[in-house]
Amino acid sequence: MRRSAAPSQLQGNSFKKVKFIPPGRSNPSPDEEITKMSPDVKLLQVAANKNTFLQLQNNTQICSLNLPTDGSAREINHGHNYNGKHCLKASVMATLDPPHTVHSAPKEITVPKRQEEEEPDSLVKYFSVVWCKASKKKHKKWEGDAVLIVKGKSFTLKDLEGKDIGRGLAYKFKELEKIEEGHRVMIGGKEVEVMGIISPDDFNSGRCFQLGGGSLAISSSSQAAKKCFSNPFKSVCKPSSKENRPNGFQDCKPRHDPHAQNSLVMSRPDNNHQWMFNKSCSPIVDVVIDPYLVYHLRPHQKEGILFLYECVMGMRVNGRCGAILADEMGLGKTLQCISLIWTLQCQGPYGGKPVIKKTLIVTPGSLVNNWRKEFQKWLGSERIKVFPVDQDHKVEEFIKSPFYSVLIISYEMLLRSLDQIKNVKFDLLICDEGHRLKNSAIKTTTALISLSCEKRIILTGTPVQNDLQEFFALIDFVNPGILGSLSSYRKIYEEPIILSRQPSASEEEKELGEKRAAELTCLTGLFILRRTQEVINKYLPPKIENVVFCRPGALQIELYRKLLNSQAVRFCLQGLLGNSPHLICIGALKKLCNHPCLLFNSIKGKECSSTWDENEERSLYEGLVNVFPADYNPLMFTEEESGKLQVLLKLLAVIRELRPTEKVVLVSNYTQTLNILQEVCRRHGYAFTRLDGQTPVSQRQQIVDGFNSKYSSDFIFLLSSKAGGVGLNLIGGSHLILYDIDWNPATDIQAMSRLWRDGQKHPVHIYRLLTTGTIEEKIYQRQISKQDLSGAVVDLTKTSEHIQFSVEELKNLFTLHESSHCVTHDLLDCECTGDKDHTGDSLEKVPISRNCQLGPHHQKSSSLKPLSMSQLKQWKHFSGDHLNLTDPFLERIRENVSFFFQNITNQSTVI
Ligand SMILES: Nc1ncnc2c1ncn2[C@@H]1O[C@H](COP(=O)(O)OP(=O)(O)OP(=O)(O)O)[C@@H](O)[C@H]1O
Ligand SMILES: [Mg+2]
Repeated sequence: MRRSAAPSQLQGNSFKKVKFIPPGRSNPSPDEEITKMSPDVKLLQVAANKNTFLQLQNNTQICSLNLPTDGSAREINHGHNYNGKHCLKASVMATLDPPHTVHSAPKEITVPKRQEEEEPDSLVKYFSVVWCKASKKKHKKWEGDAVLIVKGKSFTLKDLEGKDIGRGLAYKFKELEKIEEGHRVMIGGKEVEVMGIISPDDFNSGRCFQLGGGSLAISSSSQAAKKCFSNPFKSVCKPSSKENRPNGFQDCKPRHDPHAQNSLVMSRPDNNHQWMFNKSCSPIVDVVIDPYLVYHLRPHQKEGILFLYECVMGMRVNGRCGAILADEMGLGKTLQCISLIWTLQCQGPYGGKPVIKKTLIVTPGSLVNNWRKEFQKWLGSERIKVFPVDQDHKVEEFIKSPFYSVLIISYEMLLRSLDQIKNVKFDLLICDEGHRLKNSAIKTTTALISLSCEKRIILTGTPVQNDLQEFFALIDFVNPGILGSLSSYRKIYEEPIILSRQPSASEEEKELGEKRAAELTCLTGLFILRRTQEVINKYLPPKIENVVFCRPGALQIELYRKLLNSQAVRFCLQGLLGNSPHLICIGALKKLCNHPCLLFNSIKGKECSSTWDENEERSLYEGLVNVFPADYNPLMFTEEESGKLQVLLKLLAVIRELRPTEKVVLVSNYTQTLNILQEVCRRHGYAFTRLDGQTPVSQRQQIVDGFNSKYSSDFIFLLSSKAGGVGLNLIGGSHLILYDIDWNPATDIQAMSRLWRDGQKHPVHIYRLLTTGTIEEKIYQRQISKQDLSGAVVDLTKTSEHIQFSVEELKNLFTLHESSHCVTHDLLDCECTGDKDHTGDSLEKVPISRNCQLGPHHQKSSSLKPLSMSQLKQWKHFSGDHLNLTDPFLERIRENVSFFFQNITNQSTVI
């Protein structure tokens, strides 16, 4: 029989099929001593076998399937051990078994007429097989690899995409017991030859299927290894022996001293890597990070650079050069990338030859200049020439000039200049805020995929594992094909994982789902790194967060009542109208909370309209205008009309008085509200600057720089949270006031992270203003209590339109609690009356964070996840009437405040 047709046999059949080797590990080369592991490697191997990979990853440790070679991953004397770098799995070891015996007579196994023999339920066996259609031909052609599952008397045959391609029932139980390597059996019209036994663990984890898609990850290096099996001595480089060194490399020295104190030295390539990439047998030279940079790097950044280096060099997953750096916001992903670019542009492990020439950085428009500035900040203007594309600097200029090595471009501009960019050979591609590539159908993703660059890095501040399809898109972008095709990924990972999470899942389904999730995490964890903000907390000043419940003004209350009695709201509560009228009602209530004049403008705007939709809106506003004074002029609004505005003004005044040199970032989700706040600044003579959706991208960095500068006279930065808050550094401000609330906690978290980040010199005060008893409190409660928003935590695109409300929930939303000081506190089931400082005593331990959300404990990282109700209870809280407020800022605003919550992080940090 001809065996060469089966995919697993394509590379010759002198040996029986080599068992599956996950990416990152290739066949051992002859001189590689796989049995000699260092003790810590062994420890990690045990850990990995117990599926503790998730925890390892969470502890900011990095896992690699590569075996250490002498001198690999050395970080000399910088004082931070790079623990957990090597994670090995026992199953990873390739084994070469003796040639199998081919049995000549396949036995047809047929459906039994009587099932007399008892079958033990527990007996499930798994085999790797090759199959073909049954025929009497002498020279058969195997059609594919498959997995045979024998359970009791039944057989299932699955292809390597996980699809069932055959089923059958055994004739005799004894036949099953006899099945072993080399046997041939007939199943449902297919002839099957057993190639080997698969362990239950390999089946459950899905590893046995990876021969198809996943094997791509090892193919190149296995081929390299195979070459050396055929003639092990011919191609072995001995870089250390003088005669092997090509001329010109004799004096190859590292660019920086690897033995100097605090030096940061990259991993040396192992033998496989050398076989693949050091064809000219150049001497191995240490790649050492520029000490100028190392001096500034935080420990987690050193680890991050090492991780990125290993990824893009193809050292973590052989032949794969992609990485996802998903550190939380503010951890300095930019600096880590800059260090990598600078290193690879000047150095390389083979003869010191630089690894890259040109780098492409794609980033949101508002951050193009931030990247330029960060290059300048860390490397000055002489070392690297970067070319940020803007209106005055076109891609053509970059292409013509040999001068520049780094092109920084926005996603929008990339699409416009794709044809030109395709003509440039980029060696490294970095996609900042790259979670937008989670949709493989969008133009940006297809454009970037079309670039031939192999070394790809995605930077994102948000976890990437919430949605398994989006996860696939990101993984497939950085390391194309590593998870196989989308259809096989669905069968092997997505379906079992999702099934296992259904309440109705059987124990077996749960176990399978969990194992597949663990395997997926292990595989992808090799090139995804995420650290939480805790790693930099110690470098940051204290953060004082306050939730401030502001009493609504008399006009607000009257209008609110009237709105709730409107026909439109009544219809919503009866579930009568299908055209999402609740969104219009919610919008009107939110406007009213910000300021009644916003509602007035909407009423006036709709008075003369006639379309059906607007009629609906008109029914909401009916009779409202009569509540306003007859001569009401929205341009002449007063501050007393809005409870929050009164609090805001007092807050600004006290900040000015007590901290005259400090600045405020004032955030709203609405441009119209920003207009009001801007007018207030003008009235009170507060110098301000503003960034919203209308601000041209080219001006954004200038505005940010102006505000951050110590010479700036601006007191207030008016920021639209949805218009490009992502990635900005606003460390010039130390007070953040969130004037209104969004359904999506991620929006607020993003805004908060702009100030409390590296470089901040002052304690950061955050004030979230909510109107007591109104819809704002309800939105806040929903933010902190609803599990179903967990997806929204990381997805800034989720808005209220994506939220489904039951009639019950709408009833709750459309209720005004006039007599409560704080409905949120009432819900906490706290015994205190709010008349003195109170902190809930039943301290519930916050679970230790696990970054991976594929496992059964679906959790978010601890530092940036939205607060839960029980956590809020641990915050200090007190009513506005409380006598001794120690916080001078709160003391000054309490007249208009019914309740406070306060939490201080890093109280003891001395800066
Ligand atoms: N080692 C360091 N020492 C001092 N400042 C640093 C260091 N690393 C980074 N920073 C500064 O911290 C700020 C945040 O860094 P950066 O913008 O790279 O964060 P990020 O991880 O990209 O966050 P985001 O997800 O919000 O974009 C920048 O001003 C940067 O210059
Ligand atoms: Mg960033």
